Amino acid sequence: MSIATTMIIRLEIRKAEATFGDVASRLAAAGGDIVAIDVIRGGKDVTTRDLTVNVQDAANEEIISVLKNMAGIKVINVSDRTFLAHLGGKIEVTPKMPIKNREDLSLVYTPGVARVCTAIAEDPSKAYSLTMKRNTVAVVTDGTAVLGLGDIGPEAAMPVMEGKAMLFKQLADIDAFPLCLDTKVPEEIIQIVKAVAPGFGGINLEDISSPRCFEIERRLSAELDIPVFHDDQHGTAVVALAGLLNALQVVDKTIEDSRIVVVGIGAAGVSICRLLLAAGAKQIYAVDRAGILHRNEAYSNPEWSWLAEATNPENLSGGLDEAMRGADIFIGVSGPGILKVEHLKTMAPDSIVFAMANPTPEIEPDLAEPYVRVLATGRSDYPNQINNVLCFPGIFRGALDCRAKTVNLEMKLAAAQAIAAVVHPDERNEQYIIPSIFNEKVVEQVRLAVIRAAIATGIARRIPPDVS
Ligand SMILES: NC(=O)c1ccc[n+]([C@@H]2O[C@H](COP(=O)([O-])OP(=O)(O)OC[C@H]3O[C@@H](n4cnc5c(N)ncnc54)[C@H](O)[C@@H]3O)[C@@H](O)[C@H]2O)c1
Ligand SMILES: O=C(O)C[C@H](O)C(=O)O
Ligand SMILES: [Mg+2]
Repeated sequence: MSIATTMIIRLEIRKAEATFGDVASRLAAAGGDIVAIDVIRGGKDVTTRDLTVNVQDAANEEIISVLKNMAGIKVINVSDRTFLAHLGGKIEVTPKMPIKNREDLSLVYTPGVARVCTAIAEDPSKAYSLTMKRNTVAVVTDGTAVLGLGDIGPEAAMPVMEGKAMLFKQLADIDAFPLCLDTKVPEEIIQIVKAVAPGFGGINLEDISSPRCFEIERRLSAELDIPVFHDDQHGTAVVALAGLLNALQVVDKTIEDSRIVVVGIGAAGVSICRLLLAAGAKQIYAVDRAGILHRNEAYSNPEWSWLAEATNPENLSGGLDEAMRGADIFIGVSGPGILKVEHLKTMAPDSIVFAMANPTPEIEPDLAEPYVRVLATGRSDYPNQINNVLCFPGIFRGALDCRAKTVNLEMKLAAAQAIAAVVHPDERNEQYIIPSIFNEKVVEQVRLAVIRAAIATGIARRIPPDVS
């Protein structure tokens, strides 16, 4: 699918060698439509202009190479709407009240603030009522598994973490801060997060590669009294289960009787397998680069050893080809392009394919569509977007509101059922198994389900007034 984009191209035109008319006609021939021109500098010999050009996605590079090859033209900078949206970052901190005079100053700052500090020193639980703690989540990454881009480092991870913070705020009114750490040592990450935890009501771990992420989350959950939730593990698993519950209804199959292949047994894959088992799945085949996890192999990753026992009832060995034969369901959280049409042809009738790798799925949706009954990806430009954004805002809203100590299995299962239930049975079909992230019911329904499950399992420390 090609998407129209707008590019802003800053050009120097050497008047003796080229005219603006030359530029416009070459751009038009390459598929670019100039919609605005701004003169930045109008010299005698050289002019500098910003051209705003509408272009089909695929033609971006062609447009630039056409310009670069023109005599008398120098391309200074190329930007597009996506880059412009990131200029200076995407979030900021805003005071809740203005400080207009000395009286305001002495209320919010010294001396007034000192009394509030003393009150919290005497009773630290007052941090929940007198500071931003109760509504604030740290989005913590070390930049080692950013989307499907891999280990791109903490600076490069910032745009994703800022994006998560925007979603937390817009969807659940939670204030979230990106904390991108310049260490990959699990013990250091654990100690840093513990040290900053007093200012936060919850910790969202993000894009930390496996298997390090399992130990980091396990230790932090055990050692902190606020919820610690690795989004790529559990957010993904919850949303995948939600989509699957509805997809199974559409194709009239059950989770117990379905043969399910999960590929990419990293952060997301391990949690998906665990949650599907908890939801009743009996025939899961977990596939990573080493092939199908099975019981004749000793794995150094304890999660893999556990899964080798809990999945693969026939103790199959082999790779993706073997796993896919006769499969009802494929769930990919691995990397781009690993699934081929040949694999789809060997699946059982009425197959379900969730190709969830971001930003490039395991198979191009256009290629897969003719061979599968229900298709979903992690992307927003195709139907059925299975993305953890459907989960983490509501999970944290619920956990913060009931001051849950942790996010347990019951809360995750309840969240998955709540997301699935937003799609009414009458509306459910192949193209609509999962609600849109803009469906306002999602966060509220997930919140309520999570709070009720937290209360039922005894980990809520507060019952919100609207929950009976
Ligand atoms: N749609 C969503 O909501 C969502 C959520 C989380 C992750 N993801 C995507 O899932 C992917 C994995 O994320 P993660 O956080 O679990 O990363 P991760 O690094 O923890 O795990 C990735 C796993 O995939 C395996 N893998 C990679 N290429 C493979 C191949 N060719 N065959 C078999 N296994 C392969 C790796 O060995 C690794 O175990 C990424 O593309 C990410 O963007 C999507
Ligand atoms: O960030 C996303 O869009 C989903 C997920 O967290 C991912 O890492 O791909
Ligand atoms: Mg992620």
